Amino acid sequence: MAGGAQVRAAELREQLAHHGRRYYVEDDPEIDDEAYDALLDELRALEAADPTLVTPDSPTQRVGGAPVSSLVKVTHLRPMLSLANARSADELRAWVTRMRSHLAREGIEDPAFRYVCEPKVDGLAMSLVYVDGVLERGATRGDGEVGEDVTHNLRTIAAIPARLPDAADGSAPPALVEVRGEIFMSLPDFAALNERRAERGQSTFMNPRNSAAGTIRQLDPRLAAERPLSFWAYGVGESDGLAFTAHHEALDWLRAHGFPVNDDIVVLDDEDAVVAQCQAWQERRAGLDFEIDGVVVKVDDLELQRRLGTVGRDPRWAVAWKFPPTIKVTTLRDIMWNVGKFGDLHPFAALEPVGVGGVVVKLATLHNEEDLARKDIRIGDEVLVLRAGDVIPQVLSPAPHAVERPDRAEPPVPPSRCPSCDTPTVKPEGSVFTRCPNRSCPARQWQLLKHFVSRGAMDVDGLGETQVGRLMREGLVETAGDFYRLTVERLTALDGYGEVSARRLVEAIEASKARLFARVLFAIGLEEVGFVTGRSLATHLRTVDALLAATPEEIAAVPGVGPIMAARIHEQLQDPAMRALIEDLRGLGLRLEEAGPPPGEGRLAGLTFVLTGTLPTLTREEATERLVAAGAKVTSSVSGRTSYLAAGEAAGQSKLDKAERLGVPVIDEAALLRLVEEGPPAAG
Ligand SMILES: NC(=O)c1ccc[n+]([C@@H]2O[C@H](COP(=O)([O-])OP(=O)(O)OC[C@H]3O[C@@H](n4cnc5c(N)ncnc54)[C@H](O)[C@@H]3O)[C@@H](O)[C@H]2O)c1
Ligand SMILES: [Zn+2]
Repeated sequence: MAGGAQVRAAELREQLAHHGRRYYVEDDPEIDDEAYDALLDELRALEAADPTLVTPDSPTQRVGGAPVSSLVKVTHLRPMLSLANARSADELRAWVTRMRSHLAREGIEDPAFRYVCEPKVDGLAMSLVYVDGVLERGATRGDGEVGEDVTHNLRTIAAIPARLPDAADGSAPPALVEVRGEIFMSLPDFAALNERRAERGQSTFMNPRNSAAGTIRQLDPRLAAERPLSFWAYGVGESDGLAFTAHHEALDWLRAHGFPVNDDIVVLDDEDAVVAQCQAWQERRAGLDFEIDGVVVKVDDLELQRRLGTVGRDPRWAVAWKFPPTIKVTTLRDIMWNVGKFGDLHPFAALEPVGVGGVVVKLATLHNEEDLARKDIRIGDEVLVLRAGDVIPQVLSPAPHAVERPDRAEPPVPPSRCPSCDTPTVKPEGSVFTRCPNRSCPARQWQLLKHFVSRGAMDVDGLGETQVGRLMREGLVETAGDFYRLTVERLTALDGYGEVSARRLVEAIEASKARLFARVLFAIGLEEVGFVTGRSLATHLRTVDALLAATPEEIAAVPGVGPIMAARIHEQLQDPAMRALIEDLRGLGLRLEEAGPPPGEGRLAGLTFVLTGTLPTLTREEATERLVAAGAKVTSSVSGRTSYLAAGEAAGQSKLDKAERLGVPVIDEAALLRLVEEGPPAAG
């Protein structure tokens, strides 16, 4: 029996050594982290059951891998460790219990823990040694004892000070200080880098961590300089002349000396608050432009840290609360094509089902055919799938080894016939999309109609894509005007509509007649006319008749509309079907004239607003419409030109911070409505 465990343990050590080398040394893993962690957990369990199985070189006892590159090796001033994991509130509490019993054995009863919660940025750990305030050397973690000198590359990173400033009190920097933190690559930079690599036929990186690691360990600093890396500081290691009593003091010192320290790091008093904080970070994760794979929870008191010490490769005084991964590897089974509002064909991926970020993903977007070609994604490839928050899952790129496979399929080509109506497709010059040219293509019609009633457009409650499809199939709706000709009698003749639901729908459609002109312009489905352009056309041209009579030059004079856009808009407005649709909607009583004041007039003329969070009664579109109707401008980011930031529930912290810094007044919905009604308070 013990023999079996021994064989299995040896097997696991060998596999883990192989994958550890691919991950830590070659920056090119073959399996994802979950698979690796499963092997490691299995080995841990075997070793726990029979401690004689533990070998000194077991991956449960050591971090990373011994460096083998031609970079100069450096011995760390003190070891760089790993972190134990917690995957639930129970595991976090178990960690606290372990600390308490360890300290009890040391004679410390009932210690009062305070915890520092820090985002666990998914990059790689760095040790920066400053001598007399000058960056002398930066090194990777390596095997924890010996790392690699990457100073030449660190000098290309703007976030890392080359020289420490004197402190505010004028005192000189310490003779020696070792700063620890994480080098990382932002998600947009990671996606762009993988794209470029796939385009050149090079293997791609599995995740932002690997791409940061692969970049920082280059010999040639020009390569690192080309790939934007960033840095968060999260601790002070060895030092000569600094005496902190708590970890948060070290963070304050780092901030005061020009190091980027995450602003959302907090100190908390009890475990419940820590759990809540970890969950809050998990919610926030999708909105960040860098990848975090968890939250690091550290005991704040440095004396307690010292007493707690380390076990194996992990400090006892810290734990990593791990999130489910957002990037996974799976096989691309097939590429299929959707028809868009304008006949544009959009590729999407049929995947071998894979769990990503807590849900099973089978379909993912592939954006457009240029993207597909640039990333060189092919059917049968292993691909990286990203699912972050509520965003539609997307295929990022082929997995690291996919592009090297000799038996890869040919690059995919867009279909020669429309998948919906079988019309031969065309690829207009200069367009990224192959198109179905058939104007009455049912798929295209469906997209246009569901866009018409969608939230940002006419916003009809109770009309989703399924209902729109149904109404089309039943022959009740062919053009947008047909929605307004639906009656309770016609609807109740269909299965599934009772008297009440039919009446509610007819009323919701009727209510949409109140939407402003700008919305109608957006809803009718003109290429190049999004929500913002619709707004701009309405404000400046005022009526649909003026728009229909405008020359391309006149349209191009509208702010935000370029000459090429203007020509496209003009051309579509000459189309008899579009003219017929507009006349139909006019006859039905939709608003085709601007209600707000001309530009530069109105109570709030000259004022610029930014909205953030959820207001108690108004939707964002409604609030925008009220403001614009009073002559104000609404923009999306806070700047020196912002007059007011209107904030509701769950307002964006960075917007609030920026407003505070710039002295922009923050108002609530009531104050916003008062401004709309009464105008700004008289000056002086
Ligand atoms: N896919 C594979 O083949 C493979 C192979 C080996 C390891 N791995 C993965 O690597 C991970 C284990 O690696 P590890 O030993 O680096 O441990 P870890 O990533 O779980 O935790 C330690 C690291 O966290 C980082 N960190 C980020 N923010 C921090 C903060 N605020 N304070 C302190 N540290 C912070 C540091 O880089 C530190 O070295 C696991 O997720 C494992 O799945 C995967
Ligand atoms: Zn078609």
